Amino acid sequence: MSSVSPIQIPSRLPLLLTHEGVLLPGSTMRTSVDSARNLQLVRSRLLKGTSLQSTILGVIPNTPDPASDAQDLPPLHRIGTAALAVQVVGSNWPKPHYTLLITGLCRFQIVQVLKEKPYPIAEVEQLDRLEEFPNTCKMREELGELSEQFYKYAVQLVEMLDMSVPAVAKLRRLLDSLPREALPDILTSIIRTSNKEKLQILDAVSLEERFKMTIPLLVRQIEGLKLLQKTRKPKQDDDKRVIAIRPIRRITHISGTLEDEDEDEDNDDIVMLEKKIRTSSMPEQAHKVCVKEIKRLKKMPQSMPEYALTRNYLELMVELPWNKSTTDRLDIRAARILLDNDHYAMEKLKKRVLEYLAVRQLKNNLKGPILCFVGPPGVGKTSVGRSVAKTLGREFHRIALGGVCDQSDIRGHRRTYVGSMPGRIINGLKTVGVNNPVFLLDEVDKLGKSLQGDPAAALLEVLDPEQNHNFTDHYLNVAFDLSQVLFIATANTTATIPAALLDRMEIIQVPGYTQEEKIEIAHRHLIPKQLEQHGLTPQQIQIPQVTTLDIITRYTREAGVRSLDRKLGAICRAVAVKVAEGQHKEAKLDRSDVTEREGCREHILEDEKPESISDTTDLALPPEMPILIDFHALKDILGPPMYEMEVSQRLSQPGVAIGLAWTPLGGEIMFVEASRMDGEGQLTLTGQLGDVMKESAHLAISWLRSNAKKYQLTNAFGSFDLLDNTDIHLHFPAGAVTKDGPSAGVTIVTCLASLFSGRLVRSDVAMTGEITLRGLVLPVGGIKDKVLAAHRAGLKQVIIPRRNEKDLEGIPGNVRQDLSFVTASCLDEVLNAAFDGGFTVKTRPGLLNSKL
Ligand SMILES: Nc1ncnc2c1ncn2[C@@H]1O[C@H](COP(=O)(O)OP(=O)(O)OP(=O)(O)O)[C@@H](O)[C@H]1O
Repeated sequence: MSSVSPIQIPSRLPLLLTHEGVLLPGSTMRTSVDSARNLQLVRSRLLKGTSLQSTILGVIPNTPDPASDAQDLPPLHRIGTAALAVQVVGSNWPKPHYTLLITGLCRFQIVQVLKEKPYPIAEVEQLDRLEEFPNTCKMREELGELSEQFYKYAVQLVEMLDMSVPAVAKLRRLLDSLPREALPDILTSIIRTSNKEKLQILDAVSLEERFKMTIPLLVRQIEGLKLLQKTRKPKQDDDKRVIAIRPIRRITHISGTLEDEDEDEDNDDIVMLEKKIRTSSMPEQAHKVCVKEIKRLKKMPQSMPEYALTRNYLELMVELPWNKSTTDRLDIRAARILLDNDHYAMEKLKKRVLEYLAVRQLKNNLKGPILCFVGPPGVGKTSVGRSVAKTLGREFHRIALGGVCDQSDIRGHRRTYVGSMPGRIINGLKTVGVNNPVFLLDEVDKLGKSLQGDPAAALLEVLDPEQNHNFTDHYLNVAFDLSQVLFIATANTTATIPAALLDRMEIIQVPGYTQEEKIEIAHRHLIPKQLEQHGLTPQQIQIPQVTTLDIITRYTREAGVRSLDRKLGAICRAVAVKVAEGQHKEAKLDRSDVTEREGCREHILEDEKPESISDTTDLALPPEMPILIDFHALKDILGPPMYEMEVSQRLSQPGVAIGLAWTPLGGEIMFVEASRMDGEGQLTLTGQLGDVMKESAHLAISWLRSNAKKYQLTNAFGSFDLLDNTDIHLHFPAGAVTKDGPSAGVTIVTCLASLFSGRLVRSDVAMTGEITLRGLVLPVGGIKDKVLAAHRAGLKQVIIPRRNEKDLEGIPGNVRQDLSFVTASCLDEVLNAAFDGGFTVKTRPGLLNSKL
């Protein structure tokens, strides 16, 4: 407790803007933080560092409250208190906020605000310093009198105050030892004074002024207490405590400076809380805990930091849906219709979901496997999860797990931690308000791990039907029954899902869409949804299917429909502006085009309803004329196409071939480029390749070297030893993306065969397959996604390993019609198919060109 500060504060301080209460040096205050600026400050300065004590804050009082979240910084009180945060307690109820316990160190004044966002930082000047204490004799004398007078009142008042209040007891103990100049601030915060009075004391930079201003406050308090002691006679010893606490409040009430309402409201809230606990249907164990906690709460002074913590806890406990659930309405026929209405294609997924629901209906329990939808982004995994909830009549809640690497994200923090909160599962239950929602655990493949424990292990307990009826969140510290919750997971790949979790889930693959499917999805679902979101009607905008195809092929390159949806959104926004402006014209948005068509428009208008035309603008058309989105309009709105058919261009030189790759985002075509130069037989590989891919490159070169004579392949010096005085460089473009896996083997061989033969690889062929040193072609995964990628890129032929032939069955009919497939079991067959007129010199030409 010292207001005249021997400490040196930094010259720059982050500012905490408060609008209630005034923190004075040497005192402690509880303040609630909920504005965006203050929340940012707490998160980045107090919760990130190792110790709270290492950050000094500048607390600025009297900031207008609502404006504190506005864009511009509100006018700031010039003088503030440098402070340390002693405790931070977080809560999400009724909105995210923190309660800080802060201790004032010394006054400072703002010299200039250096930064306003995300929270203000100011250059400051420290005001309270020991050396400030008067050093002229006269002043010391004057102050000596003042300080004696002040001290006399201070002793008298402290004697009268209630000793059961910890701050009073401490003050009485330390009164003699505290520096005299620190007392005005400390006493002003202990006695009940208004914020205005506290602010005046804070602004009183000179010590003399402070003594002068505090004395009347002490006298007022002493008089009030005397008056009260006369009017109220304590009956028993016990009552003394109550009375001793109350006089301060009563008297200040008489003097009109204090508001009792806050505390009364708090007391009302506690009564309400107690009532809610009594009437809540929580299990016995939870009820017992609540009763115990509310008893503690009632005894706690509100200034104790634990008060807020306990109250938040109890509020969460009564809010949780311990016994509240929705009634399932499971009608398989209705479910089928709903799934079909909401989603085009995805037959396999819909079938499996219906089976799952049917079994649940018959068995009437939830102890089945957890479904996990695995597929590229934007193929509708989340949206199917939402439909499942809709068919069951259940609440839906999505829990994003991407990047979660702390198990307390799932299971909550213990309440003893600073800023403790419940985990995402309990928070989700509070949000939906029922105990049987559908929880979509999004992106289980992106769970991380850290020193704070493994979140996957916590999820195991959540998902295990044998354990989850007793799930204990660390914050709640009592069991919550999760057995009624229906969990569905989604992921982009199974490769990174922790094995134990994978074991508990049934994986349903959701592959990417073909162009035709995307067009259907766009016209049946995405466009109507976007129109509705933008307040447009089908009469106002017309997007023909050719335009949709243009968006798909020239503005997006994806397995799902997320980008397509975004582009459609951009188009609708542009049209909404035009409609709102009343400038209906055919989507060619440039004026010259409109003028060109003017004659034709006049003609239409004469035949129709001339009165509906605006006379004021030559651009006006009848309102019912839809805005047509053709390719020109597309360019106006979305800019020039992002993807042009570059394939044939890139294959215009020997040493380039197209491979097919599988990524968690779906299939992709991948160019492989090779060049040779004089050297010493070195092989350089670039493009962020993994070990397996590097080995494929070595295998390919060895195979070609051993077969160079057979194919008449020579280096620049005419030697069949291809690496003789020659270096080779192989590059896999998109150099920033890491690539691995054996399936590029056939592409590397083809690319090098092209380089050394000087022949061009066919520009409409893509291939995939693992190779062996003996020239065999082995099967690979992801065939369906790879074939769809080749189709998207407009290629005509796909070479796959023969043993993958069975995978072609899952390919949609129209894609099979557009593509021809070559199934190869050895590299001879691959090369024959990849080069026009075949490649083999001494063997039979390729034979397996089968159109499926
Ligand atoms: N087959 C479909 N029929 C109708 N709409 C679809 C279909 N597939 C996707 N969509 C729509 O595409 C959008 C993106 O889908 P969603 O968010 O469900 O993808 P996701 O697979 O969950 O992606 P992510 O893995 O990135 O979360 C949604 O608006 C969804 O309704």
